[in-house]
Amino acid sequence: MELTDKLVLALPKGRILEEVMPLVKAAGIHPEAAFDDPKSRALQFDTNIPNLSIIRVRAFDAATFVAFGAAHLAVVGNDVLQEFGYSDLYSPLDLDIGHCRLSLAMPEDEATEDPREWSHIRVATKYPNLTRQYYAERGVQAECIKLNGAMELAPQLGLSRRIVDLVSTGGTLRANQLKEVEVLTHITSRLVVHRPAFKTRPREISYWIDRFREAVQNGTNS
Ligand SMILES: Nc1ncnc2c1ncn2[C@@H]1O[C@H](COP(=O)(O)OP(=O)(O)OP(=O)(O)O)[C@@H](O)[C@H]1O
Ligand SMILES: O=P(O)(O)OC[C@H]1O[C@H](OP(=O)(O)OP(=O)(O)O)[C@H](O)[C@@H]1O
Repeated sequence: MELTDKLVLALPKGRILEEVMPLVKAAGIHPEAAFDDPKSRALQFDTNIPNLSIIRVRAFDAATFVAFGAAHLAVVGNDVLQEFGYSDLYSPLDLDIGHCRLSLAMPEDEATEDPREWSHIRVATKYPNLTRQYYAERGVQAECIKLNGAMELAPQLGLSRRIVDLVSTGGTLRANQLKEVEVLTHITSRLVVHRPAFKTRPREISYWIDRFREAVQNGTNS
C-alpha cells in the first residue's frame, strides 16, 4: 500500500458521527459521496480538501490511530482519552458535543455504597483502567471485568453488583433497574492531534484546529 503525506482525520463511526459532521462541514471539510452511502464498505474517504482524507473507525480506535501516528487528527471522547492515557495525544479543543458522564451504578434496590464493604470490589466496565484508578485512589483494589457494551446486564445476571458506564439521560440505567451512585468524570468529545505530527506539520495542523475552533464558536453563538 502506498503511503501518502495526506493528513488523515479519524472520525468515530458510532453515535458521535451525527453530532460531529455539522462541525466537520462548518470547518470546510466535505467528504466524497461514498461517505454517506450506507451500502459503501469503504473505510477511507477523499474530501474536497486535496491533502486531507477521512477514516471512519470505532470510537476507541480513533484514539489509537492518532496515538501511533497513523492518523493526524481525530474526534475522541475524553472517556477514551482518560482510559488509554496515550502520551502522544494532544487534545487542544473541546468540541462541546457528546456530553455525558462516566458513572458508577448499582441495582436500585440495594443500599448505597458503604466504603467499609470495599474489601473486594468487582466492576463490569468498558473502562477498566479508569475504574481501577478511581478505586485505587480510595485505597481499594478493584477487579474489573471488561465488557464492550450492555454493561447494564451485569448486575441482573450476577456478573457484578457494580458497573461503571456512560450515562446521558439515565434512561438505560432506569430501564435496567439501576441507580447512578457516583459520577467518576464528565465527558465531552475533543479534537485530538498526534503530538509529533503537530511538531513536524504545525502550520497545516494549526489551520485545522483553528477551523474547528471557529466552527464550535459559531455553533454556540447561533
Ligand atoms: N449516551 C451517550 N450520550 C452522549 N455521548 C455518549 C453516550 N454514549 C457514548 N458517548 C460518547 O460517544 C463515544 C462513542 O460511544 P460508544 O463507545 O458507545 O460507541 P458506539 O457509538 O456505541 O460505537 P462502537 O461501540 O461501535 O464503537 C463515547 O466514547 C463517548 O464519548
Ligand atoms: O443514559 P442514556 O441516555 O440511556 O445513555 C447511556 C447509554 O449510552 C451508551 O450506550 P450506547 O447507546 O452507545 O450503546 P452500547 O452499549 O452498545 O455502547 C452507554 O454505554 C449507555 O448504555
